[in-house]
Amino acid sequence: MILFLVPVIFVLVLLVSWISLVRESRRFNINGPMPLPIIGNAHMFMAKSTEFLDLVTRYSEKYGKVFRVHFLSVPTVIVCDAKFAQEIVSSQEHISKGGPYKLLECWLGQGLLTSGGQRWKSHRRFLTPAFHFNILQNFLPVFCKNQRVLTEKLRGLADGRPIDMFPIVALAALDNVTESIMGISVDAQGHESESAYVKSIEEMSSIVAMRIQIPILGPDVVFNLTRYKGIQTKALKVLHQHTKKVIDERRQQLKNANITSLNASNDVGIRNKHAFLDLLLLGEIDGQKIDDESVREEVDTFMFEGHDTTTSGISYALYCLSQRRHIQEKIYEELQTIFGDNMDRDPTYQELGQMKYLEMVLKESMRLYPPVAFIERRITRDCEIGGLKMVKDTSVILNIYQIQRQPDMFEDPLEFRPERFEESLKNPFSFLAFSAGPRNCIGQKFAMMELKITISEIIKHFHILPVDVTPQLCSDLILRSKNGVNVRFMPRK
Ligand code: HEM
Repeated sequence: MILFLVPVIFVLVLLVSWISLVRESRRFNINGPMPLPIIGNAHMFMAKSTEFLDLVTRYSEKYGKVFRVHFLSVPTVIVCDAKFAQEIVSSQEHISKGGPYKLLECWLGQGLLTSGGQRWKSHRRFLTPAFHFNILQNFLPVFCKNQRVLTEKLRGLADGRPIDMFPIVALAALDNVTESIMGISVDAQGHESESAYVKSIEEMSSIVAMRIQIPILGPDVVFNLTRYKGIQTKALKVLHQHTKKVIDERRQQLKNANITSLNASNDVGIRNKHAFLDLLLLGEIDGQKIDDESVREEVDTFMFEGHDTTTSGISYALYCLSQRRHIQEKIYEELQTIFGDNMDRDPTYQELGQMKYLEMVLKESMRLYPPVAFIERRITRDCEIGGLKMVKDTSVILNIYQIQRQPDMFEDPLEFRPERFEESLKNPFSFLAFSAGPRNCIGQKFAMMELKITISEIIKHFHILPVDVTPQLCSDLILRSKNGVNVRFMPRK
């Protein structure tokens, strides 16, 4: 009897699940493949991480620029249409984050990237002044100092050998973010051991990306049974220890300087220069001191977002430039007009603003290689967006990588043409490297400053030569490459 009942129950479960998924998919007026029982369309996304971007591109060609799938029971809409993306990112309503960001909470908690609702609003308002240009200006000497270390390191490697830029740039970027907004010097470039932190970020990123892509690994009960749980626990320990060290050190510095509140500080230097972490340690949100756990979560968030994204942006910009000698020369000429015959001196903040051509080059490389290739929003009620019906709890994934490569928005989209940024774009939401709207990147100006300093200083000193290895792109939270982002250097003189 039991032998008979088990298969019958199994078939019934499959049938009920299938009917419910099909019925739900029909509540959308959005094209998409038929879901299978239980798994929905999850099987369609089982691929190596290096194949994922191409796979999603093929599906949008087949089902449309906005298409619907189910990851298990979660209805998901994948978007590579700028107009639809505009509706999402510029909305004051659709600011909630969904499942993929939940997987980051064991690391980043309720930091600015992962939180939503009132908590996100008050933290965003509180932290925004820390990225005012008055404060950013103070970071310039820090970036230039760390860049000199990077330049010297590259000089030792500039004999034409291939170099994977990602790990080298990551340490410089880590120094930049820690020394500027945290006010602490870790000298990651001088201590290769800091790469334990960088390596743990890479491990966490690839585990989270895998859990997003293979949704059966999403729930903790399943994930905890896999060997990845152990790797994650170890990585989290390294990450949290590192941020704790940074916070403790800055707290001690403030104590030694007898600074107990923001207003009491008459040391304008300290207050302005280290505004972000000092704000968190000394400031109040809605009349309340910020508890230690919340400080830790924001520090973890900004350490990660503040260095991994810029590492990707710088590495891929160098890769793009390595293929195009004439563009390097145009940047060099622009730098000559700014610096005259004293190319060895550091730029001023105003001079960074004059690097217009370099700015277009950076935008163009981030158009083709956006450091953040996908972002997500969760829809919190049944509604219509841009004429398309959305069901409550739909996960909307904006495929920034593909949005920025649409031929109707960018002529010859795969060609590297910085001049396309001379004129306004057909739709400003077709360039979303920093996202847009209320949840755009809070560190955009910081990032552009760092990118400009790094690339301009490298161009001043080196020719960047190509390596005959195409990066195998993978979007493990940040756009990375499984075979490195390789270039070669030769000194200019
Ligand atoms: C080239 C460099 C960068 C790129 C391309 C980039 C891109 C982005 C994107 C696309 C988002 C939206 C994420 C989402 O909606 O899920 C974002 C958010 C964010 N970024 Fe950046 N970012 C960069 C650098 C930075 C830097 C340097 C910092 C900090 C120092 C930073 C801090 C953040 C934070 C905290 C958020 C969350 C903002 C919020 O939700 O209110 N980013 N970034």
